[in-house]
Amino acid sequence: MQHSYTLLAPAKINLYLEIIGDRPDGFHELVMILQSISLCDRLTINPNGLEQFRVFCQHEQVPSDQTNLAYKAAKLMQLSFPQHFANYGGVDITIEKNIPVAAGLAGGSANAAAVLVGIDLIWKLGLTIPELQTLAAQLGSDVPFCLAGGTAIATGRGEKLGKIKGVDHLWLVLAKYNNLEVSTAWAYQTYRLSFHDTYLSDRQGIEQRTKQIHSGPLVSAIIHKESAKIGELLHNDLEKVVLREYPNVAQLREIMQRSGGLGTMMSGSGPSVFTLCESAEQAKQIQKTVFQSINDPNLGIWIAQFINTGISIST
Ligand SMILES: C[C@](O)(CO)[C@H](O)COP(=O)(O)OP(=O)(O)OC[C@H]1O[C@@H](n2ccc(N)nc2=O)[C@H](O)[C@@H]1O
Ligand SMILES: Nc1ncnc2c1ncn2[C@@H]1O[C@H](COP(=O)(O)OP(=O)(O)OP(=O)(O)O)[C@@H](O)[C@H]1O
Repeated sequence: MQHSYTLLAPAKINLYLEIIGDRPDGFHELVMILQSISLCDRLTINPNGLEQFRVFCQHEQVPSDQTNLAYKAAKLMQLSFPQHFANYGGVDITIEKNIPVAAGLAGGSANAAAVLVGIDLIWKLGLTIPELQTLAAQLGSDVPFCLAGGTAIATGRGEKLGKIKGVDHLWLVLAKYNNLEVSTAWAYQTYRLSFHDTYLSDRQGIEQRTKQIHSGPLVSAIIHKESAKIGELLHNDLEKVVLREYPNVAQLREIMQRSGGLGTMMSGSGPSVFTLCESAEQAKQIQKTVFQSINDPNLGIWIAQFINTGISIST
């Protein structure tokens, strides 16, 4: 009798996102600081005794077919370990979606990371963290971080990770218009077209460019647990294109910023916006103020906490 596993897959926010330049593979060279938060999807992975993978998800914006990132993760495992697939068979993946979709919170990436972990366990592969990370990077730039979780500096496409000792006392209010999605590819392409001349020149060489990257003070504030400074130093280059294109997201950001808290920023390619808070009480107060200021049934607001784990097994 094979076990089934229930896994928790946390969302991430970007405390820092700087676009350094474009890359020969069409992606962008980044410096990011990524943070896991307590808003989690829950995935149950069940051996199905079939020669196929199936995805079940009730959320109307999430496909259940081969385009689901969780399905792609399972397929990658089949291709990488065909003998184990032959021995153990496929799995059913049931996704309880709590992370807002297409929000810049890496929901799909977190699901893919959870499937890698679940199949590794069910097929008794015993993969090492570096082996899992290599597979994760083939699925998307955010997937390696989703696997590791916590707080990390991410470079390259976002797949090269350096863990840092993060803070675990911060809370956040997260808001998103449920009727609005932003394509990550669109955000990067538009940034490239609009701001190409601000990139640090590739000709300077990687060493020179690294000296000009500005994330240092925020890393230091995180390491020294300086909450106020963390709030002040939040940064996201993609705000320049997303807020310009979506005035209601810019307005939401403005209202959240004025409602108090340590600092406000858009996460990833948006359109979700978060405000960092010292406590759950402060987060609840800000949530209330934002709801009162924006009377729109499409506005979703969540409260979450910083956490220091990636994919974990639910007990
Ligand atoms: C916006 C962020 O979520 C911030 O953490 C990530 O940078 C995007 O991560 P992701 O969604 O896992 O990204 P991928 O699935 O790898 O790529 C989606 C699209 O974003 C663009 N992309 C992504 C990462 C990167 N470093 N440069 C890019 O230009 C590419 O056009 C790509 O087609
Ligand atoms: N398992 C999944 N969960 C959510 N969306 C998925 C999943 N698989 C495929 N998708 C599709 O991917 C698109 C992006 O969804 P996702 O929630 O991962 O975006 P995101 O949070 O902006 O990601 P990122 O922050 O990594 O750019 C959605 O439009 C959705 O239809």
